[in-house]
Amino acid sequence: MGETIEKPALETSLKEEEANDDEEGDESFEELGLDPRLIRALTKKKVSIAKPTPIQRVAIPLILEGKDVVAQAKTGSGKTLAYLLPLLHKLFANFGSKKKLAPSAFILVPSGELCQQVFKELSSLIDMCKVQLKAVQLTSNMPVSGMSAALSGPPHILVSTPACVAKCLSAGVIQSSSIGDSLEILVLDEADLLLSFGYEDDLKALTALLPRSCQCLLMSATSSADVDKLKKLILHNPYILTLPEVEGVKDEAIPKNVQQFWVSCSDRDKLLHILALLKLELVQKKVLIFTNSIDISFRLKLFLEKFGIKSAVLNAELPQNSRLHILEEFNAGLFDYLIATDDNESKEKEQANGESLGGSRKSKNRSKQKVDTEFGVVRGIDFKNVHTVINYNMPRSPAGYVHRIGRTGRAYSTGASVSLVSSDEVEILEEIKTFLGDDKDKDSDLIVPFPLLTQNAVESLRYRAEDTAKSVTKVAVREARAQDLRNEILNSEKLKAHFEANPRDLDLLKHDKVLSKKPPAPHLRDVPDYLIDQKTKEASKIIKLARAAMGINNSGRRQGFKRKHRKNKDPLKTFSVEASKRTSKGGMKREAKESDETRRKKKKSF
Ligand SMILES: Nc1ncnc2c1ncn2[C@@H]1O[C@H](COP(=O)(O)OP(=O)(O)OP(=O)(O)O)[C@@H](O)[C@H]1O
Repeated sequence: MGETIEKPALETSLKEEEANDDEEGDESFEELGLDPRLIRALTKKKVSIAKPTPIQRVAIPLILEGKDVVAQAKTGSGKTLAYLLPLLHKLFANFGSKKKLAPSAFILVPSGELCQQVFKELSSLIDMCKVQLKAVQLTSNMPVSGMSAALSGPPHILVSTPACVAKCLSAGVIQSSSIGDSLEILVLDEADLLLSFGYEDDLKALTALLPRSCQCLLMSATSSADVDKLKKLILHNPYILTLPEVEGVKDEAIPKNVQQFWVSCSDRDKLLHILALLKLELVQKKVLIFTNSIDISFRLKLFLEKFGIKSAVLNAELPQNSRLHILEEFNAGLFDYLIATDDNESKEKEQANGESLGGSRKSKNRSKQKVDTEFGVVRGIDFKNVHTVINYNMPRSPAGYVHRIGRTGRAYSTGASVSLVSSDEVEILEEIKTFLGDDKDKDSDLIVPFPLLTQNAVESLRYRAEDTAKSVTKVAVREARAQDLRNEILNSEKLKAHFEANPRDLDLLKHDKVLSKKPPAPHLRDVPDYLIDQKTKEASKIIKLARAAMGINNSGRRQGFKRKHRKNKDPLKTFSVEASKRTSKGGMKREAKESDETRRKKKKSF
């Protein structure tokens, strides 16, 4: 174990972080040594950003010093700015210093959606700083000619996926040798997903071209064997900034300001239960609902429509423009309910089952209708103001749960999750609880039964729900899914042209259009008062009052006053840091850990 010249710098960072946690309000981006133009840009953002989050406080100085960093911090903790700010600072400083043949920085993410999100954040910072830095985003579905045009120059920063970089290399759009000469910083964002998205070979090929001097940053919300593999593959002697989860405090994986509930119900009763939750207004909007297959999403959408509840469906078979537009509309508060099918597993399963486009196995064009392999609804997408996440189906893994629930409680907001758990899903619920650190011997349940939904309330809707569910047949689902896809393919072209000219015109195409042919029957649209018991009425009132108290208007947007938030309710503040520095050879290991006492102090403030 040897001390090195780098250790004092790390200790300083940690001390600052501890001090800042004790005296809220003192820490600043200036103290981190960032370019003043970037700090000004942060204050000019729609929601002004004044203070760094814990992960930013620790990661930014290390990245500015040129260190390789692995940052594992919970969802919504501000990891994107933790790497974008120092990356831009460094490129500003070196601007124009040397003529290059390839970009100086690559930011690689697993999905087209993330590409777009990171690119938007990056471009807005560059614009606000008024610097002549050029960034481009590329995804694999672009033609080679388009890639070539985008990379001419070349731009300073490329935001892309590993597969797309591989495509650029094999098409000769980027020369292997120019990467060796030009690349200064490589960022792998959502690193835990990159390998499971099948990018391992692409990343290995890229690694072989990296110059020794290239600084590598790896960002992730969960730790996994895949992250470890990537660390070994790409990083030299990195600083590892981790969640306390790694030290056995796993509940920190979900931000503390998210209340987690579950409801026990049979698979058959899931439609009934979700109807009760939404129709009786027992959960706060906006609501993001996860299912495990595209057909289930459409069945749910059609079912809810019959009761006058409009929703949009987001899934991997939609064209990318549509998906991006749905996300933008939802984030802008144009509709309250979004039903998403989230993970790769369901894509693979559906492809194997020939389920694409309404499940038509006969279609000759099936291979063309493959879902987009660069699609990722959950990981890393910054959904705005989602108050409730509902698991209509349970995710297949604890990591999937963490990522789903992480779509609420982002930045300075509170949130809730409700998981509908059938008898088949009890096992995964138990696995998730164990993963999160639930101690069966102590009374410390992190996921508790949802108290606002009574059996009476559910039963009051049973007859209507069951009757209506029968009318949502497999044929109806297949037709709706095919119709939605046709609409969205048409929209996609219109969207592309229109939004190039009018980027802010989100109202043009609403994605929560009704798909069923008949309008909802009046007796289903409005639940008669006599059906709702007193307890449910009170519960619904509480939810509405809470919504009003939080300053959220009917469109799901916050009113224009600054909420005072409690520090302990803030996921951006609950990051704890352990940093260790390891060398791959030589056995040298340096560690700077938060002391137990410091952690206890932090815990007290919750
Ligand atoms: N210092 C800050 N102060 C306030 N808000 C911030 C700050 N940094 C980032 N945010 C906001 O917090 C939200 C979440 O940030 P970000 O998307 O980077 O989270 P993340 O850690 O990457 O989450 P995930 O693991 O889910 O991708 C964003 O809306 C971002 O604008």
